[in-house]
Amino acid sequence: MIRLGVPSKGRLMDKTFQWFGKRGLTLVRTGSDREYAGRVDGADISLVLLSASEIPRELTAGHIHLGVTGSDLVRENVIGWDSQLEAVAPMGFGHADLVLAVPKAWVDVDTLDDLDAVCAQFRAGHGHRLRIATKYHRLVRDFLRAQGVADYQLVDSQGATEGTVKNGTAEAIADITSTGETLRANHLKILSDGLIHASQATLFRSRKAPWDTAAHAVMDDVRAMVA
Ligand SMILES: Nc1ncnc2c1ncn2[C@@H]1O[C@H](COP(=O)(O)OP(=O)(O)OP(=O)(O)O)[C@@H](O)[C@H]1O
Ligand SMILES: O=P(O)(O)OC[C@H]1O[C@H](OP(=O)(O)OP(=O)(O)O)[C@H](O)[C@@H]1O
Repeated sequence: MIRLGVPSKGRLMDKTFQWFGKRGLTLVRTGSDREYAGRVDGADISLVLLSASEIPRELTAGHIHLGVTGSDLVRENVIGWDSQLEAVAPMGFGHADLVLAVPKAWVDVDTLDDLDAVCAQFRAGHGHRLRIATKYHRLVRDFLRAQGVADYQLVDSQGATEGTVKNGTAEAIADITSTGETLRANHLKILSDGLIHASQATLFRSRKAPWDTAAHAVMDDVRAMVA
C-alpha cells in the first residue's frame, strides 16, 4: 500500500484535501478535530498526517511514498533533492516567494551588486560581517554563492524574521513573503534581483520508498488522476 503524507494543519492542509478531491481522490480526516488520523477513499493508499516541515524528511527516509509540501521546504531540507525525490505535480496553491530584503532606508541599495558593496563597507566599518537573518540557510548560501556575494554572515531566525532588523540582530533578511505586508510593516524592501525561490505546494514522490509492483500500479493510477 502506498503511504501519502499530507499536511495535518496549517496553510496547506485544506487546499491539499480539495486538490485531491477535485481529481477523484477523496481524503478524509477521521476521529476528532485534534486526532491526526485519516484515510483515502477508493484507492489503496494510506493517509499519513504530518507537519509540512516534516514531510521532506519522511520522503527522503522512504517512510512515505508520496508527500505534499512547499517546494521551498524540500529544497532547503533535502541535499540534492531531485536525486532523491521527484516533483510529480505543482499544485497551484501555497505560493510564496523566498526573497532577500534590506531596510527601505538604504536608498542606494536595490540590487545584489549594491548589497555586495555594502557588505564590504560594513565589514570595514563595523569589524564584523553584515548579518542576514533567515531560517533558509542552505537556499540563501547557495543563492549568494552563485551570485558572487560572500562577505556576509547568516544568523538563524526561526520566526518573526522581519523583526530582526528593527531589533538590531541583523541588517538584512531572507524570508518567505506572499502579500508583502510583513515586509512593508517592518520597513523592508526586496532587492530587485533578490528572488531566491518561488515556492508552491507540490506533490513529491520518494525514490527511496519501497516501490513493489502493487505500489507501482497505484502510482500509475495517481499519475493519471493528477495529470
Ligand atoms: N505567508 C505565507 N503565505 C503563503 N505561504 C506561506 C507563507 N508563509 C509560508 N508559506 C508556505 O507554507 C509552507 C509551510 O506551511 P505551514 O506554515 O503550514 O507549515 P509549518 O509552519 O512548517 O507547519 P508546522 O507548524 O505544522 O510545522 C511553506 O512551504 C511556505 O512556503
Ligand atoms: O508576505 P506576508 O503575507 O506578510 O507573509 C509573510 C510572513 O508569513 C510567514 O510568517 P508566518 O506567519 O509563518 O510566521 P513566522 O514568523 O513564525 O514564520 C513568513 O515567515 C513571513 O513572516
